[in-house]
Formats: sequence, structure tokens, C-alpha cells
Amino acid sequence: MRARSAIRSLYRGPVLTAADLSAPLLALPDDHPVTTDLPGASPAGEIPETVARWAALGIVGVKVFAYGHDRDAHATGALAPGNRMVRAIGFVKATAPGLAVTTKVCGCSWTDHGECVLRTADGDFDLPATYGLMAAMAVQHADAGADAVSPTAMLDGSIRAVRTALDEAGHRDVAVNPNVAVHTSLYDPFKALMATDPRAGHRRGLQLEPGRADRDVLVQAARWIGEGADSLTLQPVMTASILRPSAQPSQSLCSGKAPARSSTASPTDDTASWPGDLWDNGRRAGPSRPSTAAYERAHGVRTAQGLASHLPSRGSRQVSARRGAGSARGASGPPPGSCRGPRRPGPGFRPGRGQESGRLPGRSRR
Ligand SMILES: NCC(=O)CCC(=O)O
Repeated sequence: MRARSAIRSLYRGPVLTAADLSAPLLALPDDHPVTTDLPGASPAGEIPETVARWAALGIVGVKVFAYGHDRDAHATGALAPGNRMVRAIGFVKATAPGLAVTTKVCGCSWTDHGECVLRTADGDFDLPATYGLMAAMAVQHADAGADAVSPTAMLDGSIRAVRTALDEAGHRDVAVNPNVAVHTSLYDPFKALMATDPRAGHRRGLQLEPGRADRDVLVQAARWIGEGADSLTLQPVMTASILRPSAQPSQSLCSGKAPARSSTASPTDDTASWPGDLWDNGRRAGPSRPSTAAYERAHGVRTAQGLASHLPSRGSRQVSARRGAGSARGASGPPPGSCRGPRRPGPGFRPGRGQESGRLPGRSRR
């Protein structure tokens, strides 16, 4: 079989090209020392040059992270007109209008304590203020030209808050791409460069525990989809590999199959290769898109949409009602309790960390 190159080409697996990639752009102050090998670290003034180089390579997206300024307890700088994020979005769009711009939406770059969430005077999580901050940031980024926003706090309710705010501001076509973030020291160089390491404690109470990530990733994915996510970013990138083993048809597990293309799972024409429900939440639903049920039959797996039907979801009905396609997908999913396999969330299974009850973990220490 492999002697003929035409046959090799015919049966070649998926190929990763520049057209599958989105590059991280870490927008730094002009006088900031770039003491890192992290790709994409760029003083603000050099952003046009950096982005032009990427566009010439054929890269199709940029994910913007801004080094926050004027940091305080309320993350005031995050909403300041013309702040570094807004300017970075403008630079990218002016340089390469065709690039898809995704922006990080989180308090941690803008709070003086480095936490993703805002706190009350008593030190508790201030949920309304945090949701309000993230929602206003998302609208500000969309107003500045962002095509998608990436809420990264891993805070239940924040995705719904962002989606609702975008819709109400007339940005229904701006996508929401939350993180599914596993807690890891691999973020340390990024946090050091961007000065986002929490002054006290860590993000362990929000991000997924590495030891349980193989199933919690899927639980969280289903949750974000229920809140209105359009696509997901698995973080760190190797998180994608923990989904692969659970996608073996012979095991018939409750899982999705990870894409081979990049850490950001984004809409693609290759819907047959993984369950679109996990990745694009049906925004591109169309005649060529396989249904959840068809996908599950063909691959012998359960998708996140199927998994979601096992959870006491707080948001999926709301999303289904708002988006017609979502409703149809939900109806075609497996009935509750039909999932078979060794990693099936058992009766009474809870994602942990008090998420089901909406209770949030308190400040924890290293
Ligand atoms: N807002 C949090 C993140 O972006 C995730 C990486 C980190 O822990 O800093």
C-alpha cells in the first residue's frame, strides 16, 4: 500500500498547517524587558511587525493577552478606554484585518492581587462584580473589533454572563471561547512575564485537578457548552491528549475525541473527525454536519453533548431555547443514564469543588 505516493496521500491522516493555527500575542509595555522565550511576547509598538510576520506565514488567528496597567482591587484598568488590550486589538486588525482576533477576558491581568476574581471588603468572592467585570471586558473587546472572547477565570456562571452581555450589546456574532484549564506549573513562565501570579494563594480552587482531569475536562466542557460557549480552549495544550485514550470506540466511554490541530478547538470543516458539539456548540450546524447521534453511532463514543444530558445542567436548556440548533441537538442525544463504560459518572457524581451548588471555594493557600 505505501509504495505509491498517490496512495499515501489518499490515506494520509489530518495535516496541521499554518492555516490551522492561532498565535498567542502577549502584548507588553514598550519598555518591558522581554526575558522569556515564550512565543508571541511583543512590546506594544512591535505588534504590527509581529502580526504581519504571522499573517505572511498563513496563520489565521491571534489570541491577545494584554499586560495590565493601572492595576487595583477593582481591575479598573481593564475597562479604561484605550487600554493596552484595546490598542492591541486595533493594531492587529489594522495590520491584518483577515486574522481572527480572540481576547483573554479575565481579571488577573488587571487586579493588583493577581487573582482572576474580584473580592468583597471581607475577602469573599464578589460574584456579581466579577461577572460584571468579565461581561464589560467582553463587550469592550468586541467593540474594539475582537471576533471571539476567551473568558479564562474558570468561574461558573461567567460564560453565561459574557454571552448574555455580548448578545445584549448587539454582538451576537462574537464567539465565546472559554478555557478548560487544568492546574499546572506550566503556566508559571506566562504568569511571571505577565505578572498574573496571585499575590496570595493560587488558582487551584478554580482550575481542574490534574489527577482527575481526564473526566473533569469533559464535565467542565459540558458545563461551558451549557452556559453558551461556542468553542473551547483546552489548556495546557497537552490536555488534548488526555481526551484521546477515552475516545477508543471499544471502550465506549463518555467522552469526546480531541482534535489533532491545535490547543484551541475551533470551528472547522472537518466535522466528521470529532464531535462538533464539544467544540463549536452548533453555530455552524448545517446539512453536512453529522448529528450527535450519528457521530456517536459511527465512533462508538459519547460526546460531550451526550455527557451533558447526564448532568443536572443549569444552562443547557436556556441555550437550547435561545439557539434553535441547540434544541435539536439536545433532542437527539442519548437518554439520561444510557451511557455505558468504566468512566461513566456514577449516580450522585458531582464535578466537585462545590460547583453543583453554585458554592465557590474559599481562598486557599499553597
Ligand atoms: N486567567 C487564568 C489563566 O489565564 C490561566 C493560566 C493561569 O493560571 O494564569
